[in-house]
Amino acid sequence: AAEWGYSPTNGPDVWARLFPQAGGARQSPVDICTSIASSDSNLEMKKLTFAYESQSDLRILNTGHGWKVEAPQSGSRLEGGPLGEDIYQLEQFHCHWGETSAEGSEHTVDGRAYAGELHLVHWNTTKYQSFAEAAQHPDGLAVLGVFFDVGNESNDEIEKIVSTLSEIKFKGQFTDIPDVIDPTTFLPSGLGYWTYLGSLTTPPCNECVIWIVYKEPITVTEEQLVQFRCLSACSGEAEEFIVKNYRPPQPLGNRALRECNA
Ligand SMILES: CCCCCNS(=O)(=O)c1cc(S(N)(=O)=O)ccc1C(=O)O
Ligand SMILES: [Zn+2]
Repeated sequence: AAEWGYSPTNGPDVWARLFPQAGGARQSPVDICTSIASSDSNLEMKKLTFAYESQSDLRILNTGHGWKVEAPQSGSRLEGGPLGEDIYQLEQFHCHWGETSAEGSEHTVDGRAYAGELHLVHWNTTKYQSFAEAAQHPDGLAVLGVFFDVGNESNDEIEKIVSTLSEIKFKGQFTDIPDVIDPTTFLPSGLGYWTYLGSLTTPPCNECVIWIVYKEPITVTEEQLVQFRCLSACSGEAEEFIVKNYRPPQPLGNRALRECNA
């Protein structure tokens, strides 16, 4: 099958032809309409807690759709909040961006896009035996989304990623990040978030994700985003830069959108 991507001929508008789930009723991302977010004043949601390890020599690869850091962390735990009694474990993190900083995030807030969005992908180790199995179930995955704002201070943790991108210019290339990475440093200081039931935002678009999107963005520099856009979507000499890799918002339908002002 023709490789999916983000161009008019293989992008989000035609994914449902090849990947039926992409046309489902609980797709992601969505536009977060803040006026309909129901706050859980009755605290039916417990506090969301996370614990990550610092790791060095994590493998980063060019997937052809962006960069992805493989970070399976048996010692990590994400639990509480909308996750019920289950414990979720970090599997990988990656990012979405646009060709200019006026766009790039997948979720939007009252119609506003951010310059990019970081996703920390976790899977339900309480109920499932593997990541691939978890991705087949409605409560299999939990993804933390963090928006990028462009500012003057470069983000040191993102800089550790950026510094490896010249080694993975082409699709399929990978390398190890020498620096120690602590996923906690990717999270904003304010821990308020929105949450809803959705899907993977890339094919096969499985409807298996509990989304947790932080309200407060973190800051990256334009230069860091420029480096993301220098990755090539091809494996050979041909250069087709990955200048955008975000899916536009999908209908929320009758899904509940809840918020927690931690
Ligand atoms: C059906 C097997 C699962 C495929 C999805 N893998 S994933 O790591 O969850 C993922 C999530 C996402 S997203 N944007 O978090 O939904 C994007 C890419 C990938 C990926 O495959 O690299
Ligand atoms: Zn993503």
